[in-house]
Amino acid sequence: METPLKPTAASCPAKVLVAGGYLVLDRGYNALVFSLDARIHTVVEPVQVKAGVDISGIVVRSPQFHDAIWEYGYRSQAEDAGISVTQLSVGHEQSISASKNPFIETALTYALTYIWTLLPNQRIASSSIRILADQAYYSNPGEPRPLNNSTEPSHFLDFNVSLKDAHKTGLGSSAALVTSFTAALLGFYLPSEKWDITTPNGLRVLHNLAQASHSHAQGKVGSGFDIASAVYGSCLYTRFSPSVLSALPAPGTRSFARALQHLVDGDAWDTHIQKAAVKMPAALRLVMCDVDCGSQTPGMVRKVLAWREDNRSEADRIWADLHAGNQALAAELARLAAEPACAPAQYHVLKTLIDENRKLIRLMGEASGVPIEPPQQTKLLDYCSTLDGVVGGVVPGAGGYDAIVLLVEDKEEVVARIKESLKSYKVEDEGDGIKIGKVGVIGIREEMEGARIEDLALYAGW
Ligand SMILES: Nc1ncnc2c1ncn2[C@@H]1O[C@H](COP(=O)(O)OP(=O)(O)O)[C@@H](O)[C@H]1O
Ligand SMILES: C[C@@](O)(CCOP(=O)(O)OP(=O)(O)O)CC(=O)O
Repeated sequence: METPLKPTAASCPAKVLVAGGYLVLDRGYNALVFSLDARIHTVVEPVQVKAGVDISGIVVRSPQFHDAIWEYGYRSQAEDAGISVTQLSVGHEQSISASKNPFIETALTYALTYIWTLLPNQRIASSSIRILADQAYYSNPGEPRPLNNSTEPSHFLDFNVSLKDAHKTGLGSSAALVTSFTAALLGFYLPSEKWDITTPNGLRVLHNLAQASHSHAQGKVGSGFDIASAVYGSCLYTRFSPSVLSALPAPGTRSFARALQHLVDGDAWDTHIQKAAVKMPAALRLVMCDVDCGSQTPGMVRKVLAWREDNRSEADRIWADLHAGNQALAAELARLAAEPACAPAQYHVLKTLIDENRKLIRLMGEASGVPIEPPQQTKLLDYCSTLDGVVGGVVPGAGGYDAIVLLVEDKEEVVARIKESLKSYKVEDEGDGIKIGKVGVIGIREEMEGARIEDLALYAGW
């Protein structure tokens, strides 16, 4: 007799790309990525079925948001095409098309197909799935939900809006979602001899499967640094060759299942994760500031890559200098982390490296016509860098108008000073028609750990 499936939960961290934006899209370069201590959790549980009733479906809920419920039917397809997943009507007002969640649907299709290839003669049991996210991913203020029979409110908050009305802070919600969702499904359906998150091979399988499904749902843009940090935590990340994924047949087409299993278990991946190369000195921390004004990463990426294509020698020169600066920054952080104690006088190398890198980023922005560190952000970063306890800061990831990340002394009074100073920070119009809005500090800091299994008690009340 099959052993009953046990409820399983997994979580993955948010990300910030501190150095190596754009360069990391090319395997010749890498990125310094820090994970952040805000997580997205997924809980998978068996469905209680009454004797004699045989339903087969998976219900996914994101209970912190209004109407965030997706119900799926699934079946195996002929010609080794894998498990196909169909969204069912959930019997309430919203239409299916309005409620589609491509990240969930794709992660489910890929994970169930992979699981089915490892357990070919077993029926995939119905399950019920909950997704819970930490506050920092959204700027909508969440409200505590009191626990039944207890005075302790849950750690997770009620956002009181629909997902489409939620304001993302840009911390990589879809990557943390897809990775924790995939990890929880693998942990729920597979016995530990087939998949174990605590082993290097378990992490490798999770990484490969989550990269494949996230890339498919996202339309194959992006270097995959966000999935790598969701799995491995803070690291120096070198991407996989795009050709690794391009040979995979589409889900539901002939041989998708075998091709996916070979891809996930095989050694085609040339991703390079260096965890030991990334450290945060004990006396320092990251602070993320949300700028109330958005930027569109895909458009910026297209323009920078087109500039590089058309101006190869200029671009190669800037990228070589920036790459050297990025490696030096990671090395200096690691060097300081190994010192028994650090004093502010020791941060002058870090300050210089940050300043030099910012100059090169502005040069790349001017040459490509992309506002990577636009004047509004230059002023904001320069202002923050004058505050006591701030070593320096950069525009993370693709840059633009939506966030900055600061490297600061890890003292409460330093963070309090940044918050206070930013309250009265005056934003001037730079004449480009874009005025950045309020700048707020996000309650978040770096963390080293990636995906992990969680205790179910965390989700009481949800
Ligand atoms: N808590 C959640 N529950 C379900 N889906 C979510 C949740 N948070 C994010 N998502 C999914 O991820 C998408 C946002 O992904 P993306 O645009 O990549 O944002 P980010 O910049 O945070 O990664 C949403 O449209 C939704 O499909
Ligand atoms: C340009 C990039 O190298 C970095 C983008 O980093 P962001 O953190 O800005 O990304 P999004 O969360 O997708 O908006 C593109 C990439 O590597 O995927």
